[in-house]
Amino acid sequence: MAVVKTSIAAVSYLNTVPFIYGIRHADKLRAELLLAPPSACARNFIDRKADIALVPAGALPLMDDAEIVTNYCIGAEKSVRTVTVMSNVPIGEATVIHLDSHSMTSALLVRILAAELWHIRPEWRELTDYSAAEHPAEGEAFLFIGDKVFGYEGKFRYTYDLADCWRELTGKPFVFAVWVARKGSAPELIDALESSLELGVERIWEAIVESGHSEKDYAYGYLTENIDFLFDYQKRQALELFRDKAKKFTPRANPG
Ligand SMILES: C=C(O[C@@H]1C=C(C(=O)O)C=C[C@H]1O)C(=O)O
Repeated sequence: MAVVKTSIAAVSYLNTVPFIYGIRHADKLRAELLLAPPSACARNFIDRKADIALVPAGALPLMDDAEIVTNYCIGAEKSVRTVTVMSNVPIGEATVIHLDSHSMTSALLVRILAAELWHIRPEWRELTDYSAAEHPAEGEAFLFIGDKVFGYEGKFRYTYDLADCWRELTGKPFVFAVWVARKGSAPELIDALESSLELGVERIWEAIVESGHSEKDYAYGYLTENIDFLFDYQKRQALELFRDKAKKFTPRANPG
């Protein structure tokens, strides 16, 4: 059997554990894995350090030579849990929103929600030093993404789950990240990737065990009830709607 070699950039969060498992156990793929926060995954693809990448949907306008591949994504049909805005005032009273610098999709999503759902015009600040969230001033809100959200749960009076907010606005699921390859990549490479991701999504429990996660039931609940990996027709439509609404706002040109 022919084995395809490649380098793959993927997100270093719990939600990517099934994909990583599938790639590591694939029989037709040998991949060097570059694991990093979402904005750095986009950077690794743009800088050609990776041929394939799991990238934030919000980074797609920065990637002329990328095409979306596979039937898998990081999405949510219900609450996502790990993409939240937290504050000590109701969101309608927020005057400043700090944007997690690891995010490219949710940093755009929160701007859409501010304009179309919450009807607020806060000051936007980039959040790189997370100690700023330790003693927030009245009116300050924070976008947090990924595993760090688990550590902030219960620390603020108000938590807004952005997949819930998007569903309230549009009635649709949400797509946070998609798999991309360079346009014109070999079909054997894409086929090998597709079957490795399928393998991972079918073996979520084994993937958690192999990852060494200390709270396995908790991780399993999150990966099966919050994260939705299938990039189906409804999610493709939701992604189109997001990309259309996000056109009014520019993604950060220098991710990572
Ligand atoms: C669901 C999540 O989605 C992530 C959010 C991203 C973003 O905001 O740019 C990008 C990739 C996703 O892995 C999460 O952070 O937990």
